[in-house]
Amino acid sequence: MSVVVEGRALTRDYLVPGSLTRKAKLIQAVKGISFSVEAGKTLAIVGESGSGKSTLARIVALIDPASGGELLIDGKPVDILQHRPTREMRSKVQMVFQNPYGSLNPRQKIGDVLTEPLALNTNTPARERRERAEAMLVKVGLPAEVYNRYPHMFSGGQRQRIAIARALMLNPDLLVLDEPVSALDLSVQAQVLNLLADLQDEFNLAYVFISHDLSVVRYIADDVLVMHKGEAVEQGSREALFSDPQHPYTRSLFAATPVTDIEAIRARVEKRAAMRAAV
Ligand SMILES: Nc1ncnc2c1ncn2[C@@H]1O[C@H](COP(=O)(O)OP(=O)(O)OP(=O)(O)O)[C@@H](O)[C@H]1O
Repeated sequence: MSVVVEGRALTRDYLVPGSLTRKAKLIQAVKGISFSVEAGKTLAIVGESGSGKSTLARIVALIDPASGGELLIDGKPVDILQHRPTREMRSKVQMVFQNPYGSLNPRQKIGDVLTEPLALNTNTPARERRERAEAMLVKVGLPAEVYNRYPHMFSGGQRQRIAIARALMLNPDLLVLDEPVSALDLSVQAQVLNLLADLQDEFNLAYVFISHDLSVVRYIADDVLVMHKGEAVEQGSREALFSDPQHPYTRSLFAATPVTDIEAIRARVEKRAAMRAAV
């Protein structure tokens, strides 16, 4: 198996400027996190609000710089400290955000949303751009005709499908998904998670999947990294973590998750495992 992304001792500090009455404050949002994700696998990053998940996600997605550490994509180091990733690196890593309402430009037709990354980053002719966009819409479960429509005409789940389609247009190796289903209804969450699982299998994608929801993590993750106050307090395989959590913080996270959610998701986990085993 090939390692798609590796983080080594990543850190990120924020300096919050002081005022006349308050001293400047250094916030260590990410404190020396290391991980790796292979092709076709999912690393879930869990932790409560403020633990540093989004900060780490934005570094890995090459959106924000790191203060220290190293990031390797497909074995090649990325300049994350000066924040000068090459165009090639950028096209290998794409991000999907939590809010499918906010992440699509309301004035842009779906076709333009999808073809834009190709127009900006490749020499693909216009006709082929359209063909590829229509094929990708079908892959994410939407009819090709939506090409000429606008985002407001779609439900939350459909918009998230469009955002996923856009993220896949440059054939990335890695998707960084920051709470991609938490704004959706439960039944729609399951559909989008199934879609992500299918796309991962089809394109052999690596996922870094940020979530505060352990039932979602149990469904999607191969490995889990638990963040608390910027640190990785526990990391390992999903099986090990769910069957025998070691750190008190992980145990307290589990205790706060409703059992019903976990039970509801267990059946889907088993179904997916059976489907994977059958391939
Ligand atoms: N731009 C910024 N400037 C200063 N501090 C920041 C900035 N962004 C994040 N922080 C701080 O860094 C810490 C980690 O925040 P982060 O958003 O990464 O956590 P999170 O686990 O993703 O939380 P949430 O789930 O609420 O998004 C918090 O203390 C936050 O206040």
